[in-house]
Order: sequence, then C-alpha cells, then structure tokens
Amino acid sequence: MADEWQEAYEFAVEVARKAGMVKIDKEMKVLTKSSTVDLVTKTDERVEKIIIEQLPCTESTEKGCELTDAPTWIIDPVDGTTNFVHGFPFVAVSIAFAVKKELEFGVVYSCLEDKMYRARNGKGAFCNDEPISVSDVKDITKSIIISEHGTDRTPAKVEKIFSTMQKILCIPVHGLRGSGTAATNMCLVATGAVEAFFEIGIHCWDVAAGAVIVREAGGIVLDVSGGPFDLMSRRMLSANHEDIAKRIIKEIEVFEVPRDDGVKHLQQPSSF
Ligand SMILES: Nc1ncnc2c1ncn2[C@@H]1O[C@H](CO)[C@@H](O)[C@H]1OP(=O)(O)O
Ligand SMILES: [Mg+2]
Repeated sequence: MADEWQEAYEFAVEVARKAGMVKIDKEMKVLTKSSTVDLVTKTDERVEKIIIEQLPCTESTEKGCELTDAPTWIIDPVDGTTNFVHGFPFVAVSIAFAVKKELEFGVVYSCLEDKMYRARNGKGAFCNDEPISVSDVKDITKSIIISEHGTDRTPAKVEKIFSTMQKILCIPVHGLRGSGTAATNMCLVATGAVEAFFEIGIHCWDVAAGAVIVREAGGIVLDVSGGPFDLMSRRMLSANHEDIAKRIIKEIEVFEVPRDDGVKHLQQPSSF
C-alpha cells in the first residue's frame, strides 16, 4: 500500500485542533492523580472523550500501557495540566500513532499559542505548515536546555533533579527553561528554540508525538543514559545533536521510576 497511514495522520491533526478548542472550562474541577501536585481536571477527561470518540478506533484500554504490534493511538488530551489549572499559558494536546511498536506520526497542538506541530516518519516536521528544524549549536556553552521538576516531591528525588540542573547550569549554559509541558518542550527542541530537553518521570503519552517531531526535525531522542529511547521507560532525552546530548548525559543523576508497562527490571543500555 502506497501511503497507508496518511489519512490517519491528517485526521489526527484535525482531531487535535478540535480538542484544543476545549481550553476554557468554566466549571473547571481539579482532581488529583498520584499525589496532591499531580493534577487532572474535568477538561482532561472531556478532551480525552472527544478524541477517543472521533478517532477511528477500536477500543480504549484501562489496563495500563502495554504496547503491542497492533496500530495504537497514544494520547495525552491535556499535556501541562498544572499549567492549565493555573492559567500558565502552555497547554498541549498530544496525539501519536504507533504500528508494530514503532512510532509512525505525531501531532502536538499547543492550543494557547495556536501552534500545530506535526511530523510523520520520513516526511519532515512542521509547525503551522512551515517546515521546522533543530538548532545547529553544538557547543553546550551556547545552548538553552529544558528540564522539569516533575510531580514527585520525595526530598531525595528532588535533590537529584536540582543537583542535575545545578551541574548543567554551571557548565555553564546560556539558560535553563521549562514550559511545564513535555510535548511542547519537545517541539521547542524541534524548532531550534532550545538545544535539548530531558526528563525522568514523564509517561509515554507525554513524549510519543514529540519524539517523531524531534526526529523529523533532524534531532535525536535517546534514553537519559545515552542508550536507545524506550517509550515505556519514563526516561527521555531529546537533543539537536549528539555532542549536546553526550555532555548533558554526563551530568544527569538518574533515579528509579516504575515503567509504564509495569515490566520490572529492564537494563538501561548506554551507548555513550
Ligand atoms: N510523574 C511525573 N513526573 C514528571 N513529569 C510528569 C509526570 N507525570 C506527567 N508528567 C509530565 O511532564 C511534564 C511536566 O513535568 C508534563 O508534560 C507532565 O504531563 P501532564 O501535564 O500531562 O501531567
Ligand atoms: Mg502529559
């Protein structure tokens, strides 16, 4: 078949745009997920319902995140829920599609900026229909790096996160940033606004679409150890260039998080 998934790709763009319209919820009710700082709103649930109803599926599973060979939608209806609750203006809809466990395309709609990012394997990455590409900076001292604080407030983990950030800041780099949405952070790598984004604790739905967008924009997506990216591992480093990635990896203090697929102990290979 010539272009088997093109229609699904175009459809995902339309669904993301439609879902992004549901951004002001007058009766916004804030609920919590894993802890008091891990937020979810009625809007998350409503947008999820809109997306699932429109996509040509199938079935939605509550069983967790096992990735099979079947064509699979990987959706985050509101990425940046904490931002959304506080009115901090970065909120995205993230829709990815995988076939045989390989990501085929990704769509990230940064709704408050009205920026539609999309990419399909081998077909380039775009923002509002303009081609995008990563930065050509290879010198870390001329870079901006993104990381996030996550939702775990265990002091030992927070210490590692801040220690990593301190070491990277003092390399030195031009700046450290964070938009509060992993999907948008990856698009910032893809457009060349920053050189890299890494985080431990993200979920597969936060980064699946962004991974295709970064790769198609000429960047790389890796495990935080430098090994191959594993969508279910909850660890991700995206960068414009291997030199930047290698330098950051030297400083990352890794901590354990349970995988999205519940698999217990998978060795994280390092290639750098
Ligand atoms: N437990 C976790 N630790 C770190 N980041 C998480 C996380 N759970 C979700 N994230 C995502 O990481 C970014 C901020 O750290 C957001 O994209 C957030 O997605 P969310 O807004 O959909 O929850
Ligand atoms: Mg998310």
